[in-house]
Amino acid sequence: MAAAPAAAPAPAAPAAPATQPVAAGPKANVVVLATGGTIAGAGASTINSATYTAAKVPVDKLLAGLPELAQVANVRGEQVFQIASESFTNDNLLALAKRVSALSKQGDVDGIVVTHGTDTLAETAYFLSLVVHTDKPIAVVGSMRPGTALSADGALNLVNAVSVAASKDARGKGVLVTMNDELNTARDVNKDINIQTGAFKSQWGPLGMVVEGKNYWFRAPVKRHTNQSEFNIDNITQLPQVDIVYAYGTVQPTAVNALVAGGAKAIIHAGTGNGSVADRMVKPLQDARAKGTIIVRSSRVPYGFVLRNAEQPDDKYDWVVAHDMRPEKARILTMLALTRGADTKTLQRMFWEY
Ligand SMILES: NC(=O)C[C@H](N)C(=O)O
Repeated sequence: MAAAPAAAPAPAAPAAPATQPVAAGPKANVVVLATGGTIAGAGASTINSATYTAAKVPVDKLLAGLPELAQVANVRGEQVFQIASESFTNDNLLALAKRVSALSKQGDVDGIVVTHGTDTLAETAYFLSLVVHTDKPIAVVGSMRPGTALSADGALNLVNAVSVAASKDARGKGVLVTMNDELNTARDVNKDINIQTGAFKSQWGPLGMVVEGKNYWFRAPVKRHTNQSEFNIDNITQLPQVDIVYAYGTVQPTAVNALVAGGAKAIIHAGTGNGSVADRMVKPLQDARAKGTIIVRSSRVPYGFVLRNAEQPDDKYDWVVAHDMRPEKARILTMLALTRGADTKTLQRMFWEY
């Protein structure tokens, strides 16, 4: 490396980095809303990292086991549910979002953490990011191993989530998923690995990292969320029936026909490749559309995005494409769109914007 010239002027003081630590001052008030999952799980022995019962440990016990939290914020817990996240229902989504919304309006609450099972965590986080109107930080977190296991990940994940919820620089960034030291936006993140602690990935990359109670930001979300959203949980009392049909070689229309008969208002087709649809499925899906069911073309392939009028003539069939949304998250946005009476054109616009 070349030496700097001897007469070089002293460099100007560097600008303050965008990743300032949490300002010292009065501690923030953070509420932890607990819903269950593995972060509240317990196994028979320390070796049980995958064999255990989820949703066992009450939130007060979780918080009491983490004296580190007191250094980060004034923390209190509420047990909203005690369930494994694969058993979440639409009613659970509504009840949780209403509680988050109510707390976010309280002057004595600076940030909110939701503890959640990891299996459907990304769906709930996306739902919250679409319906809660606030600029206060909301961190959704879980764990891949129960607290009883060796190298359990829940403790640090929870401390990180609380510190993110307590931090001023996380304001306005929407709902964040704070697993494995990463800051991911609810919209982009998905559970991509079913048995490792680094399970949550965003196709477009994390926003940053949280390390030792400080946030380090590298990107910001560009899609509409929270305060910019046209959906508001305060006006939603029910979610419509929207279901998913999974595509595979040799697939038959049985599921589509059953779902239409069962009252599905929209069907998310988790297609092969770039949202491709088997020849024998096209007519049943067209028939479903003719009966009023909205058809959304997504892909079972986790990365990439579905293009409109590629693979299928969406304009001609009046179908919608899910852009880069996984089928299960496309379902969340479609349910919310239908609460506002969205037609296919409006729903397509929403898939580009959210
Ligand atoms: N790691 C986990 O939390 C998985 C668990 N089945 C759940 O989603 O509740």
